[in-house]
Amino acid sequence: MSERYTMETVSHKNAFRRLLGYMKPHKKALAGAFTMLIIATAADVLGPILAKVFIDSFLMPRRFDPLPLTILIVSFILIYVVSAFMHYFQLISFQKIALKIIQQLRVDVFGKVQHLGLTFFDQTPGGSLVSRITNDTEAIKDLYVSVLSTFVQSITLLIGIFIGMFSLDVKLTLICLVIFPIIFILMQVYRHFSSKVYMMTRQKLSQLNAKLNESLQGMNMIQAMRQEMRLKKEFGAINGQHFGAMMKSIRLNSLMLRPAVYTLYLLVLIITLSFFGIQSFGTIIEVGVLYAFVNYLDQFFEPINSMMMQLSRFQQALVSAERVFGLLDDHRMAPVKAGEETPSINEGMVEFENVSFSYDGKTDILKNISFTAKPGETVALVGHTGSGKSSIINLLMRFYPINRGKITIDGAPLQSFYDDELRRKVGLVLQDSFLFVGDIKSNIRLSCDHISDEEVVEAAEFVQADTFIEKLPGKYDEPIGERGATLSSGQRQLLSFARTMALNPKILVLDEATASVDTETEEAIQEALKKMRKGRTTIAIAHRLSTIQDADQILVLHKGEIVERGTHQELLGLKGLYHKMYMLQKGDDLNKNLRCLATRSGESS
Ligand SMILES: Nc1ncnc2c1ncn2[C@@H]1O[C@H](COP(=O)(O)OP(=O)(O)OP(=O)(O)O)[C@@H](O)[C@H]1O
Repeated sequence: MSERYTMETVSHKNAFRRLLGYMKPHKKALAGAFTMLIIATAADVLGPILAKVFIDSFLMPRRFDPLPLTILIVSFILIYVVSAFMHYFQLISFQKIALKIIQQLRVDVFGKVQHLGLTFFDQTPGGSLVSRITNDTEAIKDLYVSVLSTFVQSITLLIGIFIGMFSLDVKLTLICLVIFPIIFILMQVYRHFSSKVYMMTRQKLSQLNAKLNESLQGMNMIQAMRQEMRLKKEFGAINGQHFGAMMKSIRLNSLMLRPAVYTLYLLVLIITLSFFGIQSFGTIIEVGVLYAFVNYLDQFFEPINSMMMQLSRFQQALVSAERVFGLLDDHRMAPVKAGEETPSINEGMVEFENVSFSYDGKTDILKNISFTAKPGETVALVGHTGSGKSSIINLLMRFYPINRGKITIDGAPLQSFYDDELRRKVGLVLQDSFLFVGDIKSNIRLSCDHISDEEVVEAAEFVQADTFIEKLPGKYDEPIGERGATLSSGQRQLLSFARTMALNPKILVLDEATASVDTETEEAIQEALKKMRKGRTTIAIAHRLSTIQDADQILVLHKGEIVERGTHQELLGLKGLYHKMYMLQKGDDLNKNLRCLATRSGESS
């Protein structure tokens, strides 16, 4: 499986610049953390110098004057105490800043996702989004927590070490400088390969999450259709690919990090010892200087190693940042208000004028759709599956931008309405009524604080949802699990009706439920729908023609076009597609009733 969707791409440089931008609000705290880091590092560098003074001025000449020795020992202890404290506090400061930045980044990403259009979600697997919001931001956290601080610490330490080395022996230090270009090349090579490998591991992790998400979402179907083995195999395959990518990364790190740097260290150590060895033929060398130099070399390769190791994290953070900023820059936004006017919906007149639409910009799914729903009228959309009924609703709800033609409400273009006005005055009831984790009350009110408890109850009573709510142990406070899994589909439908009615919309958009519910609930649903439609302009998708016989206008769709229109009687008279569909459904209903009667008589005999 490949990531078939494409998102905006952000260059490494751009991503890095934007990551630094997130640090701006924390300038002061960062300055404090860096100061502590530099003090701690300076203390680390001073250590060997004091050791050298002890060896050359006290140990070798065997002179232990109490006062200077005490001062030296106290300084030594003091330096290490300061270093320990500073290391502790700088670490906490960096972590805190990093967590705050990541918190902000996640809020930004989540906020962005909420405003992306449905086109984006049609093309992006949910699991991959989760991966961006959690795993990728976590990888970016490392940049702030360890990468930046390690780089500053290492560079400060390197400068300090060089000053120390220069103070000991200028010639030898200059020779040692030769290794810098080698280190630089090593870093570049590592960066080049690790970037590729890391991008691959990230993609595989993303696909792993997408697969997991898909499996969890469709668990009932998977179990019902016995798909467990297939999904296990598919998951196993992606997991295997992820393992392979991770192993590549581990192999690269094992080769390029410690061993390569250690080889360099040995090389420089050999040069240094040879240098002192050759020098010892001519002059007496100071043991303290030799000790301090070797100590510095030891210390010198530690920051190099740390930087090399952080380089992989840096690379990971950059790749993750590219993915996160790619998401933040995605332009597939949900359509929003355009223009200066601020119309409101008072009458509820809906008009489609020559509307054509395509999801992919290639194939027209809707072709020249024109109709008018006068205030209070019911317009029903019927047609075979895939004929374009839901697409009409998608456009009316402004889920997708209109390609061609015009949709108006009360004479004003759909694009000119504020989201709030549209969502309050146009009530949508979908087949699959999505319920949120919370309780019955919060699912009806949907955080519209102006809806009082009484209005919540009224709405429930209006659609007759109160009958089942009153039977629940917690009544209106009864908790609801994810997606309302603890309720039946009929109960979920009634709750979503109540939710819509609580807002008292002017226009109703209904996608009639096809799920089978018991006769009692079915009656309650149909009764509720009838009441809801009264006095409201209604655009309804009808799968069962029996439920919309009283509609003012029925539009029959076929392959994205309106092929017939009229009232139920008019359409039957046409003896066209509608007539055919009606007769077929009637036959089906008759068969069902006969089967039902036969079963009942079988039971009673
Ligand atoms: N999000 C989408 N992206 C791309 N194509 C889509 C999308 N939604 C629907 N389509 C396509 O548009 C066409 C019309 O689909 P639509 O859902 O409007 O039909 P429908 O009449 O509502 O069908 P049903 O009765 O089965 O719900 C179909 O060919 C479908 O494949």
